Amino acid sequence: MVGDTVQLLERHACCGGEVSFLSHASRELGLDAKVGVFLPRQALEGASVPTIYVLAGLTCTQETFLIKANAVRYAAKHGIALIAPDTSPRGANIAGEDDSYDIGTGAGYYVDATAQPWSEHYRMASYVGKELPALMEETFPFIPERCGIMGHSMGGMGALSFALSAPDKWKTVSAFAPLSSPSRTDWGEKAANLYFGGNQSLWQQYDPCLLLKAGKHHPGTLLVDQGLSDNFLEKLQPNLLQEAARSAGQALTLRQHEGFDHSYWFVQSFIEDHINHHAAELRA
Ligand SMILES: N[C@@H](CCC(=O)N[C@@H](CS)C(=O)NCC(=O)O)C(=O)O
Repeated sequence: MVGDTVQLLERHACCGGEVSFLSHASRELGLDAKVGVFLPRQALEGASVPTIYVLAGLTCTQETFLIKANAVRYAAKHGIALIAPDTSPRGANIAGEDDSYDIGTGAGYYVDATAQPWSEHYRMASYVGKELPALMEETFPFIPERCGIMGHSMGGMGALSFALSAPDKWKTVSAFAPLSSPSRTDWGEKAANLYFGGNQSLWQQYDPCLLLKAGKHHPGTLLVDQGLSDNFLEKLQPNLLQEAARSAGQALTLRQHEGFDHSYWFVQSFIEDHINHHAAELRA
């Protein structure tokens, strides 16, 4: 399965299947990229399986979600593979790239940058949306028609954005503490100032609330969990997502939880429900 185009960095037996970390030369990013993959037992035995892409948030890597979300055991139970991309290109050598947690390395926002010097490498929308699924599907026995996507924080925004933009590809979607409307936050303004050369209107292609307003629709239900003790709540703005979904007639299950913060302790408390939400459709 893994050969010339994809190099194996690590492999670990886990929950009846295996977790591996891989490296490959990315055409879209123009750099080597790393990705974490959980293959359930069924895939190791040669069966074709559904997949869920898991997108992490600011400062995270291809390891974070797989290590901290406790998702693997539930994916194993349902015979579903997990694919965990990195959160940005690494080593683009752009001045300031490593200076702050919310821009550059670890902060790709799952968008395609349009402004120099970012536009050459910061192409996470095309990478996660197109290049990576094609590569994964030619490398592993994955069923291309049975893909779901979920994410946390910046990755929750990415999951909603990908699924609303390409519902034919992403059959199921869920998010933990997603950044609901980046165009209305200082995080999004800062990212657009650099990645889009200040053209804030380019958020229309990615901002989940703006996509809903523009008529994008997902045939499934968006499952979203949010902790009410989340220190980023003012930026995440689940109320805006709720309003946008209601106005657009988009099915949304938004669950808000007293006492939970932004961390993976929150994510792992509800991950089973999310995997079940995806499995119900992907295994049908
Ligand atoms: N001040 C934090 C902000 C970043 C943050 O909270 N990132 C979230 C996603 S937006 C996260 O999951 N961090 C990694 C972790 O909790 O392991 C830091 O620099 O680590």
